[in-house]
Amino acid sequence: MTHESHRVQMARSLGRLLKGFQSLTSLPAMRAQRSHPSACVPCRTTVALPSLFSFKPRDFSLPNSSWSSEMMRLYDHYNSQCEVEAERGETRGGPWQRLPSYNRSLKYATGGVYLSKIIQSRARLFTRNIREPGAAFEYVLFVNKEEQRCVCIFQAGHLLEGPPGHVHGGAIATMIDNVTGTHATVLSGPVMTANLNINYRSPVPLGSTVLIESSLDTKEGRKTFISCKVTSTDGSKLHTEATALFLSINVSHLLRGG
Ligand SMILES: CCCCC/C=C\C/C=C\C/C=C\C/C=C\CCCC(=O)SCCNC(=O)CCNC(=O)[C@H](O)C(C)(C)COP(=O)(O)OP(=O)(O)OC[C@H]1O[C@@H](n2cnc3c(N)ncnc32)[C@H](O)[C@@H]1OP(=O)(O)O
Repeated sequence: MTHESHRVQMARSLGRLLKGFQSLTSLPAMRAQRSHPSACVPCRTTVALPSLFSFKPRDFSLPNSSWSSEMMRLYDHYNSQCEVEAERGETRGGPWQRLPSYNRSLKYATGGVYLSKIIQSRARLFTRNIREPGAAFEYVLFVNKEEQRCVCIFQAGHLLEGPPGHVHGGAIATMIDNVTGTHATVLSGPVMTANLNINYRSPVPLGSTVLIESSLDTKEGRKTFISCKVTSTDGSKLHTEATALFLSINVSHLLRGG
């Protein structure tokens, strides 16, 4: 196979992958497979996997034993608004949608085995690359399409220390980029971060649970402007504020090496 045809095939697969990701938030019928008893963890609503996933990978956005009671309380709060009971035991969509989260982009895509060999078989998403539950980034994202905002419940583990007893600024920036980037992808399709401005207002205690909220400011052509803040879970303490600019890209941009 020529270099050019490799690139064409990779571009097609990346396109399919992104389409699948976007379909998670654009299709109405995305209820959990209730026939799956294993899905009966404390989550009432699960977004179905896109059809491009050939088998069921681990969804890191579901609760695990490391989650604090505050993390669970907030998870239940948003998750309970992901679907509501309607007549005759049927369910219909609520205002929020939980976004599933995997540690690999390409492995689970159609043709992914082939692709991951070419690109990097050991590649893992930065925020999902530590096996020990609770050690680093524990988080779940919910998106509210109507209000064009996103909320992330984030529990910062002991490996994220920066100043003694507090979370590293780079880890906070990573999560802000992650949340706003995911939000921009939901709103605008494939994007890359062009600009990220962060003001650190008060340190985040290590081990604590915080809220990361992202909202759309405006869309202008290829540009998606997003604002974000990190607060204590009761909203009384502002930890961090940020603004971000995302530019829509054609996935071939990535294959050209930017
Ligand atoms: C990313 C998708 C890939 C596929 C992955 C597959 C599945 C993923 C599924 C879901 C993903 C979900 C969540 C994502 C999670 C986390 C997000 C992480 C995101 C990142 O971690 S991503 C890495 C860091 N990111 C970079 O590595 C970017 C490097 N960079 C570039 O690749 C280029 O720089 C680019 C593409 C940004 C622009 O390049 P370009 O050639 O397309 O555009 P150009 O330069 O012509 O600018 C057009 C107009 O934007 C204005 N403009 C440009 N830059 C500006 C700036 N900085 N400030 C203010 N304005 C700016 C210009 O002034 C002009 O404005 P005007 O039109 O008004 O004149």
